Amino acid sequence: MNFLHYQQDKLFVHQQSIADLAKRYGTPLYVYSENYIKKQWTEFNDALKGRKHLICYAIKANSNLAILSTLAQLGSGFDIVSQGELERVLKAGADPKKVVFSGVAKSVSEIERALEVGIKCFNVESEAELLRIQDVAKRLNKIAPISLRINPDVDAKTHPYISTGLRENKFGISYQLARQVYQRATTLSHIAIMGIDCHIGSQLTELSPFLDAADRILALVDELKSDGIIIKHIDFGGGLGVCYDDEVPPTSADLVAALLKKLDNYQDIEILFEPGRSIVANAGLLVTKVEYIKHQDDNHFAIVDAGMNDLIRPALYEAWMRIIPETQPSADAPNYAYNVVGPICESSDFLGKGRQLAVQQDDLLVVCSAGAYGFSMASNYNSHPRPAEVMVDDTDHRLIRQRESFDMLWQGEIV
Ligand SMILES: Cc1ncc(COP(=O)(O)O)c(C=O)c1O
Ligand SMILES: N[C@@H](CCCC[NH3+])C(=O)O
Repeated sequence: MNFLHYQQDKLFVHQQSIADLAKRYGTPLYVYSENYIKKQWTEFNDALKGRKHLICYAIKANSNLAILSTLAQLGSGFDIVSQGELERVLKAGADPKKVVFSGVAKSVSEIERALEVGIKCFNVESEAELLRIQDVAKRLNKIAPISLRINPDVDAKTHPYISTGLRENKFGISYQLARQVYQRATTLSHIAIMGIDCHIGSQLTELSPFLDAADRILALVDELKSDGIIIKHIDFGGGLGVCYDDEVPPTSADLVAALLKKLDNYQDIEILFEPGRSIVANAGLLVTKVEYIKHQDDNHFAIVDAGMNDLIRPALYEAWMRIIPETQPSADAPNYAYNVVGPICESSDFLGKGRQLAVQQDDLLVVCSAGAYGFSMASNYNSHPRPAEVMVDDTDHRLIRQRESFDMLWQGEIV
């Protein structure tokens, strides 16, 4: 994150001081580096140069229209999991022919809309879903392009809540059953088999689970070929981890190089990825203000204005996220091991625990690596309006989402 740096003790994002941004837009505030997002996407894309490929950014990680529009302009495809996400990517100017649709519970109306706009592919997660897509496509007189999402029963070696490729997870079709479901698909009049797909989990910091999953997928591609079913694309999903603390995950170039080694004999097959976190996580920060300091017995609390409603990852997964001060303290400032907690009435409402900080009331703190699964998982719990979002580039900044007003909290409610 070299766009984030101290200048004479004050924290800057590119040329913008965090204190100035906080003064202008208030806190809590999400701040993103546009250059970093572009760089991450471009590196992933460049790693696949020379192969037919498509990077489909998983918009669940951060679905702000400004980010989607920036990526659409670079030529990105998109991985969506709901009609809401589909409408977002269309609104951002994306080409529907570059959209893949994942998710275990696609409704009839979602399938109708996706067929109407002409998406690239449905990533089908069950035989029942396949039959529903066939019915809807037949009624609309359309051919539905599909791939089956395979559950390869591979341990992603990540937090159990974000592991998706094990037999007991709800995702995908078991690799032992996949061949017969593909056979079934060949009998359906309004289904076109395009590809095969897997996504085994998120925040993966090793290559081996990706490679194990690839082995299972390629074995299936071979078996399908012998059944006369030709796979036109392989979608390896998302999942590439990032550094929050001291993890050293593979880069996108490492991942692609390792997978391409296995793909020499599959030159005609288009390669897709669905990265989310690795594109945006380290592009984002959450700026928060210390409302109060409380020392009690052995407990030291820095009570800040951002909580689990704004950033749920620490509460939900006990995720560790770096917290740094906006102003570097003097060497002799008293410091304590603070629990950095939010305003929400839940004991799980913390952003970090036991953080050695020298902070005072009204100081600003910055939670790093908050660009993925930050705002997109934010809620209005305890009736807090959701924060504003700001995009910073080399020389300037712009508001990309207004802070919610109180009126917006009860919009749609009926007395
Ligand atoms: C189907 C699918 N694709 C892609 C992603 C993006 O994953 P990540 O943000 O870990 O790259 C997810 C989320 O885990 C997902 O469920
Ligand atoms: N929301 C999760 C990742 C889940 C990805 C979606 N399958 C996180 O914050 O780490």
